[in-house]
This record gives sequence, structure tokens and C-alpha cells, in this order.
Amino acid sequence: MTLVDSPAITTGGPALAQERRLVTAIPGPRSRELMARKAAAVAAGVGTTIPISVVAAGGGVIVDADGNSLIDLGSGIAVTGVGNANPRVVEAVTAQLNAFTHTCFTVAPYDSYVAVAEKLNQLTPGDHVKRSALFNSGAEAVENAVKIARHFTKKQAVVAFDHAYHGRTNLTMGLTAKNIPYKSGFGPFASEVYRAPLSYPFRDGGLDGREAAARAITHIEKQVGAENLAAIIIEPIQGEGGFIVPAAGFLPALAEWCRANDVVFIADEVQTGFGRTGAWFASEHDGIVPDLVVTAKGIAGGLPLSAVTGRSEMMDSAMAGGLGGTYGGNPLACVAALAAIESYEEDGLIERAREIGAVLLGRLNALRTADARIGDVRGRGAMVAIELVDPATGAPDAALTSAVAKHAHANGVLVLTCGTYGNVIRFLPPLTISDELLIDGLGVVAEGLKSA
Ligand SMILES: Cc1ncc(COP(=O)(O)O)c(C=O)c1O
Repeated sequence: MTLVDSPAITTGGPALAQERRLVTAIPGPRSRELMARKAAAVAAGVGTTIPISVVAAGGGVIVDADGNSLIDLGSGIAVTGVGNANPRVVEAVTAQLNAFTHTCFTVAPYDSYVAVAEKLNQLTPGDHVKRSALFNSGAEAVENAVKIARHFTKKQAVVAFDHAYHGRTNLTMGLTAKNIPYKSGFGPFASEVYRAPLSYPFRDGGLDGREAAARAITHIEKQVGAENLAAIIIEPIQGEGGFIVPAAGFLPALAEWCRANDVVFIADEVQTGFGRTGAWFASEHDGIVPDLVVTAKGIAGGLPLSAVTGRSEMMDSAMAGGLGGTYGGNPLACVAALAAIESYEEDGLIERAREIGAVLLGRLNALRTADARIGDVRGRGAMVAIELVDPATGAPDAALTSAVAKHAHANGVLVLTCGTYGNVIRFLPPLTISDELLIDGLGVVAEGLKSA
């Protein structure tokens, strides 16, 4: 029986792999129609190249309208850490739907919002007194974190880093580094945003973390001056910018400088938070305690929710009613978050992220020894990437990257690319994926590299 006959979600190694190859070789009518539409969209410069119309997902597999199944190595861009349609989340949201769907927390409050805030206060790094405010998207939470930092410090400037990604709203576009497709033609951007050099070990010519931090701080002092600077915002491991893990010592040195200069240190943990890197938050790997932590994505099992959590004196400094919006901390998203957090805690998912990381790093490093086009393998936990280069020059190879991703998609494996130079393939599987599926998916990527 192939998955054409059975769209039920199955997990498991070789048998599924066999079925997947069979069905993906013969796209059904619905997928053919979609492929044609997507091809037109891609030709017009919009849309993705993945020719499927999803009808179900779970257990590390996405099933399309023809019964084709894809191994999910992207988690909807690091969102479905607890797996798609996680039973705890489904049950909680269903019960909430039957109770009430919306009141607006500031008009008529409800317990689940408070419970999520308390959980965030407890789980984020540091044992100081904290407060949390809830929003809908990562970008919205980043904007609010900057507003809080400005209100608290009475300063205006914000520093973001090379290769950073913080969203696509007006202020966050300015914080985001990459021009195309995120910024070009969408200006003017918000003022008082500056950029500093990052620690990017693969392309840094051997700078260690402290040296890279000294370079960034000198740059900031020259360009802005601490007396004008409200906040620096940084992803502890960069996501869209290419899964760049800064060298040890970089983040602690920046955090120290911020403390000494009354500058708010904002960690954007939108992509790295909620167990993704094998710890609740990636800041923990570097032993830093950010003043404000921004979270979203993995927080609520696929429902839109985001948060800013931070020092109570900073959070309380903003005027009541000055943050948030109508839907922030919607009751459906809040109960989903409580259920997702229960799943991370009780289903051992953070430990599982570390195991997934061992498989990813082991297999990808082995591939790298045999293939000089893999310039770098990096990441933590279930957030790992390969950077593809021209072996002769070390120059980024975006064409190879896109060919490998296309091969993977055509052969039933959903992987994402990223990076300023478009030459990074990133692996962000759901933390519920089996080793068999993961290894099978990596095998297809390896085939793609061989055939490219
Ligand atoms: C680090 C980081 N910050 C902010 C965002 C923006 O989040 P959203 O797309 O939910 O607005 C993203 C999204 O990818 C992200 O990775």
C-alpha cells in the first residue's frame, strides 16, 4: 500500500521511505495543478517552490492532498517544536473554543493569560523579579521590547547586528539586515537604528568571542555612543541570517558592556526559544541573563502568540495601555501555550532536542569530511545548518544550495534555506520526529548534494 491509498500519517524508517519515493515520483492531479500554479507564482517572483497542498501533519510528516508525504525538517520555521496537531494542544484549544474565544485581556481578563506570563517569568533566564506581556507575532513582540527599552532608559537609539533578522514590520525591517527580499523598496525605515558587526566564526578570520565583542563595542561607541543608546537587540544564535553561533565569550562581553552603560540587552529568542537548541532558551548556553527576552514561534504549538519577558522595573515603566493590542494573548493561543509548555516539560522534548542535535551534527559532519563544498556545520540542539561554498575560494554557493533544497523537496523532504548569501541549508525538525525519519531525510539531502 502506498501513501496515495492511505493519507494517514505514518512514522517510521525504511518502509515509509520506500512509499515516499514511490508516490513523490508520480504526483497526483491536485499536486500537478498546484505545481503549475506555484511554478507560475515563482516565475512571477512570489511563492515557494514546494508543490503541495497540505491536508494533515504530525509526527514529523506532512501529507498533501494526493496522499504524498513529506518528511518535515522545518517545523513551519521553528514553530511546531511540540509536533503538528500535538494532542495536548488540540485538546486544550478545543475546550477553549467551546468556552469562549475572545474578550480582549485588558477589557475582561482571564486566567490562561496570567498563567502563561507566570510560566514565562519562571522559565526565562535569571531569578530576578520579572513581568511578561503577550502579543501575536515575533515582530510585534520585538517592536514592543524596543518601546519598553526606550521608555525605561529615556534614550532612543537601538543597535542590531550584521545578518540579523527581527521581522518585517516597519521598525523590525530596519533592525533586519538583509535587503532583498525584506527591505528593498519598502522604506523609509524607522530612525535611530544602527548596525554593529557580529561574531561569525566561519567568516571572521579567527577572531575569538571577546575580540569580536570589542570590535562591536568600539563600533557602537563611535557610531552611536552609550549615552544615546536605549538597547542592543541580538539573536543568541542567528536564525534567518544563517544559523550563526557567535564565538564563546561574545554575548557575555556585550551583556557586561550593556550593564555597565545602562543599555538594555534584548535577546531575540523568537527562533531559538522553547527548547529548540536543547535548553529552554539559547541564552543559557552562554550563561547570559538578558534584561528583556522576546519569544514567539515554538511557544504555542502553532497558534500565533509572542511575548516580552523582562525585569519588572523595565516592564512596569511603560504606561498602562501603551503596549499590545486587541488580540495580544488571545485565549486560544494562551491555552495552546500552556499545553505546549506542558508537552516540552513532560514529554522530554528539550532532552530530545539534544539527541536530535547529536544525530544532525554527527551525520552532517561526516558528510562534510567527504565533501569540501560543505564549508561549515554549525548549530545547537535541533537547530543545525550547513553552509555551502566553492571549495576553491570559500565563496558562498547559493546555486548549489538551491539545487540541493529543490532535490529534497522533489524527493519528499521539506528543508529550508537561509543566510545573507542564500547558501545555508537549515534543519529545524519538530522535536517529536523519530530518528528513522530524521536519518531518512538527511539521506535525501546527501543524495541531493551528490547529484548537484
Ligand atoms: C529571530 C526572529 N525574530 C523575529 C522574527 C519575526 O517573527 P514573526 O515572523 O512571527 O513576526 C523571526 C521570524 O522568523 C525570527 O526568526
